[in-house]
Amino acid sequence: MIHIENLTFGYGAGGFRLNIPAFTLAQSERLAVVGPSGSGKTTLLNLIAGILTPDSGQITVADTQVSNLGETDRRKFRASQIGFVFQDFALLDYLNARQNILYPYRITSALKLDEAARDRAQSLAQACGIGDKLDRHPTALSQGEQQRVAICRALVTQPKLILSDEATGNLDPDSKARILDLLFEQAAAAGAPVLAVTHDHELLPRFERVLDFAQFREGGQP
Ligand SMILES: Nc1ncnc2c1ncn2[C@@H]1O[C@H](COP(=O)(O)OP(=O)(O)OP(=O)(O)O)[C@@H](O)[C@H]1O
Repeated sequence: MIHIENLTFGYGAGGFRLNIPAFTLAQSERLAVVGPSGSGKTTLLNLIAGILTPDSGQITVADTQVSNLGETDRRKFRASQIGFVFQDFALLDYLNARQNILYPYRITSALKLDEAARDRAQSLAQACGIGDKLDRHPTALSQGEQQRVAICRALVTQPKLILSDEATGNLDPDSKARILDLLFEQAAAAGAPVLAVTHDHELLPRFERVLDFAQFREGGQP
């Protein structure tokens, strides 16, 4: 599903550099990515989602060579194919929770906002325990509630790939388990793999594979 070859990326001269000779994520696989703070985990997710572009190498997601897409196609690809739970949630304060969840439908014509999408938004919100808070704006929600909105937004499009950056970081242990169940359930229904960055070591047994990211620092040993 994801294939990476000879990927290099750097944040400008002298900045952090990432070097990934080879990486593969299989269809329907559930992979946890762990590693020290600052080792480049978020950077990798941003490269896979086409938010950042590599300096060299190839990133392929399903049949799309993400690294070759122009700006508009990358945005379309991201909105229609990828469910991304951002570490800082990336919610828009001027939209209420329902509008935030349905935001992907505003930004690309590749997705059609129909009754089924609205129903999915409602039932995901219900499953996440925020079904009665959909008219509130992010500033009137707790951190944990904002995180749930971000999770619903990532799942509402039935994405082909789920990228999650500390998706359960602000939740209590029971909620973490429930939200992870939901993430896996939705991924299984769509046949989508999950690539989840996490510092929650107690969640690791729930994943099929755990990748320690420290090895990908440039000069690191594979
Ligand atoms: N926009 C940017 N410009 C320059 N350097 C950056 C930028 N974003 C991140 N970095 C640097 O790149 C390195 C990797 O950052 P990244 O956020 O990918 O790490 P991470 O493993 O996800 O960390 P954490 O676990 O703390 O979220 C860090 O040293 C960070 O300071």
